[in-house]
Amino acid sequence: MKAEKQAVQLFALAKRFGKVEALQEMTLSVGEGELFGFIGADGAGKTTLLRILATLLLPGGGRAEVLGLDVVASYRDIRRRIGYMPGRFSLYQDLTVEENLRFFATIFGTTIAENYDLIRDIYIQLEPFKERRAGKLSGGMKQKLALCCALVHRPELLLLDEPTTGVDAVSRAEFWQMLGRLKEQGITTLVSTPYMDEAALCDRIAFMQEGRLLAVETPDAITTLFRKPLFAIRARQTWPLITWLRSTPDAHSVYAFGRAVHYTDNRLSASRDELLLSLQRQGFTDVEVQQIKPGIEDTFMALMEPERGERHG
Ligand SMILES: Nc1ncnc2c1ncn2[C@@H]1O[C@H](COP(=O)(O)OP(=O)(O)OP(=O)(O)O)[C@@H](O)[C@H]1O
Repeated sequence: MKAEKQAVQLFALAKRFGKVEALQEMTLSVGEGELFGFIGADGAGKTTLLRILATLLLPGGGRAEVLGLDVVASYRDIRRRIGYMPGRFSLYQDLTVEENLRFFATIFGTTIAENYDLIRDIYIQLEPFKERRAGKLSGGMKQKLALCCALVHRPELLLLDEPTTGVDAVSRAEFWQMLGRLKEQGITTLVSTPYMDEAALCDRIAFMQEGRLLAVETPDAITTLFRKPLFAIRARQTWPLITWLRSTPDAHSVYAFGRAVHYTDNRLSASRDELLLSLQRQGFTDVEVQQIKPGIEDTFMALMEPERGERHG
């Protein structure tokens, strides 16, 4: 049996821009064939990391290897073997769909026909618009074309920087189905996203905050890092509810979550009935309290808590 190989390895990788530490000694391995997600808010360092792996930015400290090659010493070889889709669209707006694709194929010394089987599923959806200029496509279509362009030279590794940001829900779902199919073809994908529902579709995810990895786990396992009792609370008035909960001494975290408020209590013994009673005593009406299983987003918020706690005093 073939030993498991690493597609990407970071060894205390660091990058600083003036005073900002965009990446702080990050160490991580991503195996061949993995669909790996980076989750983090704006400024977490996701773009910086992907740009270093795409050999477009030099590391400031530490080392990174892509497909077993050093990103500084072997940048030319790496560029031939990876596909990179930057956050802002990489397309030529004045070229048509077909011209864009042909352009990207040509710079890699290949043709659309040569690798058509890889892009076929995606390109079929674009074909009716192949004479249209890229600038005139919808957001979802642009993103599919950008993915085709990143794939047309049959890369072994795909680096996708927030590919679905600002794209409608249907196109987002279709895009992730495509990533699943690419995985079946053995392509390793590193993708950054601010969307927690997308995190659940990855083999493993890394939570990032201020250039650091908070946790790296499978989507199922990551929620076990959430250890405090979690309650979903509803009342007639949401904002007074949030304000009051935040003022209570045992509150650990309180945040709006859809129409409910997700509340964690510092006491492991906190009970639903007790909470319900104290809310009713405060005069809240139509109160519902339910102890729930934490999801990926709850876990992410909880792991970010130290800094949030400071902000909330
Ligand atoms: N070229 C640069 N010059 C100065 N600061 C930079 C530069 N690039 C990134 N930064 C800073 O580094 C930090 C990480 O930025 P980065 O773009 O990697 O984050 P991100 O997680 O990708 O967020 P976003 O989704 O906003 O791009 C931020 O504080 C950002 O302002």
